[in-house]
Amino acid sequence: RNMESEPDSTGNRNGLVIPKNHRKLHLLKVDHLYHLALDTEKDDLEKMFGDVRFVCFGGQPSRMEKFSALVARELNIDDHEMDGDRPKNYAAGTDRYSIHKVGPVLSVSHGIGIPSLSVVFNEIIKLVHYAKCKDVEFFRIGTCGGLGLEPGTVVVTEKAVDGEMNPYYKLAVLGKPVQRLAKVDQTLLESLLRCSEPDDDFKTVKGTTFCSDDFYEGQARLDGAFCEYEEEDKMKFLQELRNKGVCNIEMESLGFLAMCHYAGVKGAVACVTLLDRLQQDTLSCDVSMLKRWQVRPQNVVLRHIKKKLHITNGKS
Ligand SMILES: O=P(O)(O)O[C@@H]1C[C@H](O)[C@@H](CO)O1
Ligand SMILES: O=c1cc[nH]c(=O)[nH]1
Repeated sequence: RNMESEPDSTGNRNGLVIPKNHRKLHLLKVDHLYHLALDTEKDDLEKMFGDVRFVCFGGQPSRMEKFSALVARELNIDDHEMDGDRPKNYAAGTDRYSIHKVGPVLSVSHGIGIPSLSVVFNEIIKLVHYAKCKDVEFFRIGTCGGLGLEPGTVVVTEKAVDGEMNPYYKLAVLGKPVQRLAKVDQTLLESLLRCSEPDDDFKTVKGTTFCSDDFYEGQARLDGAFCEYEEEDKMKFLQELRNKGVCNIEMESLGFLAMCHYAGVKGAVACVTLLDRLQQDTLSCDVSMLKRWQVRPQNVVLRHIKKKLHITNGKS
């Protein structure tokens, strides 16, 4: 694991991902990607993952497993590793996260919220580094609440803000706050927007994403276990957000985009709105609706991937 040369000003070199902490990492005899149950000694990460070009994250393991099956169909790849009749989960040694791989596409679950995302993000950055992946792009493909949008709309994040409307991810390091700007990669954003098609039965829009550390009070819901405000306070707040350009509300975009920018990796976030928060708070588990809608941002990202791979109708 010797370094050949110093990283350039973006932190990376020749399309390879060089973690900001590469010097200390390369002093380790073995690097344990603990929450993925992978390590640099027992696993030949370059052989396993060296051809990865796209890393797609989403909250639920089951959704990300289904996404990898969709990737296989759309990219016409049938030689990926299976575990019985299911795509192999490379993180099966732990039940924290899941990783599936189909050709150049890695499909990773991140759980709920930035703290959960941050752990798997650190380990995936190290994984793509050790695997010597080149020119990787990262995507978060998720769900969200919308503001004044027809439910089922796909929102591509143009700007992400925290629960106080700050455009940076804040982390306490050695007891002191560190701020990392959530800068959106404009080329990836524009490319995803160009992937909407006239025949789509849903709209794809861009906008500001409000990224909360909570699903209930942090998102101005009235249906949590705790709530010390009234309906009119909630509506006033959500209208204020809307007036400031907020289109959707979820829980990871800010950390995801900030960590991509800090790592020098191109990243974008596309989420489908499951409800209009100006109309309702409560989500029911209407599985058929969820199944239909959650595929929408997946398809938008897959169209981008196919364009990058010069694939038409599953053939390159
Ligand atoms: O990617 P998903 O759909 O899991 O993301 C949203 C944001 C939170 O993680 C979660 C809340 O239900 O859904
Ligand atoms: O309203 C919603 C829906 C999905 N995810 C969220 O964080 N909020």
